[in-house]
Amino acid sequence: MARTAKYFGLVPAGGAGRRFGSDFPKQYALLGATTVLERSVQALLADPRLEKVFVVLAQGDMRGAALFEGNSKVTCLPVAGEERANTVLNALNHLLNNFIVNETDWILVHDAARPGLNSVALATLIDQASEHVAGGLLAMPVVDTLKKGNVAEEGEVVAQHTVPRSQLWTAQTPQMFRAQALSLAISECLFKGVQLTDDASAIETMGIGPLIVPGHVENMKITVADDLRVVAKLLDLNGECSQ
Ligand SMILES: Nc1ccn([C@@H]2O[C@H](COP(=O)(O)OP(=O)(O)OP(=O)(O)O)[C@@H](O)[C@H]2O)c(=O)n1
Ligand SMILES: C[C@](O)(CO)[C@H](O)COP(=O)(O)O
Repeated sequence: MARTAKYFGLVPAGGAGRRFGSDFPKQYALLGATTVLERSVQALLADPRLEKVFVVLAQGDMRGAALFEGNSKVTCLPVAGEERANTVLNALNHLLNNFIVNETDWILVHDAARPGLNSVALATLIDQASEHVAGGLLAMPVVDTLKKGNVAEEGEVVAQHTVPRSQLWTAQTPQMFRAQALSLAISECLFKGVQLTDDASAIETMGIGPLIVPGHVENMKITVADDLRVVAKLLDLNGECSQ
């Protein structure tokens, strides 16, 4: 008799943070006295249903491992890959092949660069996506007018046309799927050369639509350097942040 499905966090933290532009990966920048990575992991562990969080690091990244030394709820896996999708897939396959997670366990993939996730949105995602055939993700409705831009000869970007926004959402994380289903979907996409920038798009290519659950503005992704200041303000840290 298979046991009841459990919930595990999977935090891809193997990126180089090129757009952030600092001399170390942005997941180690400080918000107050705590790293972006620690906050992103703590945000997942705020929900007691999370059994454990797996932090996926670049080979040889001892900084990440040191942050969670002695924390029984966090395990670091040094299996990050070339792209985010490879990192997620490598971790999933390690967990499945070593029977650490079951095929039908729920995996919540959450960017190390999203430290502002709140417990209400997380709980709502778990509550609702658990009841949906394909799992789900946090996302926010597009509220600005969207333009398709073209780079002109002089290098400037020129608006070509306006993209209807009524059915557009900006995806956040966590994105929550069954372990085996997500592994197979990502594998299939990578084999076919499908570019993946998130996990839900792999599931979508299998023809099943993940549930969209409302995210929130504080759950923004830290991508460029100024995002750190913005997130610090959003989290009411009086702008306390440092690279
Ligand atoms: N090969 C990769 C690339 C990204 N990530 C992780 O995926 C998340 C979202 O990726 P992104 O914001 O693009 O981070 P970076 O790839 O580090 O940033 P950049 O593209 O600017 O280099 C981050 O937590 C990042 O650490 C990862 O684990 N493995
Ligand atoms: C997964 C994600 O955060 C959803 O919006 C986004 O696709 C990550 O993109 P990145 O270029 O890897 O930061």
